[in-house]
Amino acid sequence: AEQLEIAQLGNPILRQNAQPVEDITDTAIQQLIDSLIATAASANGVGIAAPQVSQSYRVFIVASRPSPRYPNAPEMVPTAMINPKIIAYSAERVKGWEGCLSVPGVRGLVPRYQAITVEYLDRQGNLQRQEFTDFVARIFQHELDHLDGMVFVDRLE
Ligand SMILES: O=C(CSC(=O)[C@H](Cc1ccccc1)CC(F)(F)F)c1ccccc1
Ligand SMILES: [Zn+2]
Repeated sequence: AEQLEIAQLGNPILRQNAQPVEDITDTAIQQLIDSLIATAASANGVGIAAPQVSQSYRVFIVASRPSPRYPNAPEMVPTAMINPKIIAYSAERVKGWEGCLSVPGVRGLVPRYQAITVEYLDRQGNLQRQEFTDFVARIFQHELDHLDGMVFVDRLE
């Protein structure tokens, strides 16, 4: 799949509220998912959201993998999450380092819920309900922000 150009902070597309995906079987959506996976892999990211490639749809990829900063992070198959939402979250929030492919060269400490219960449609259209904790929960919240026009620098303490 093709690697797409990543919108940088300042591009208004990053500040829009993305639209829900109506038809998951639409080949344009399936191709977008493949391009998002390829773009995140080539940019060495652990996630990416459709608005970052100028497609204002409610879909993102979570692709956790261990890194020097998160050595205990699970190795995940890059997972497409369509029309995602958080349905429950822990009381406690934890600060952790984040970066963003749309804000190169910047790292910051961001408070995120330590545990979340989420619902999303997978790329086959099956409803998934899962609990995420720690770094995967962090990535999910970071990507969900992108669907709501938020960028992690908006949340720096
Ligand atoms: O791999 C990155 C590069 S930034 C990245 O992968 C973003 C995802 C992300 C990184 C760190 C915490 C939460 C989300 C991708 C974005 F911007 F498209 F969403 C990384 C940065 C800081 C800590 C651990 C890993
Ligand atoms: Zn980001």
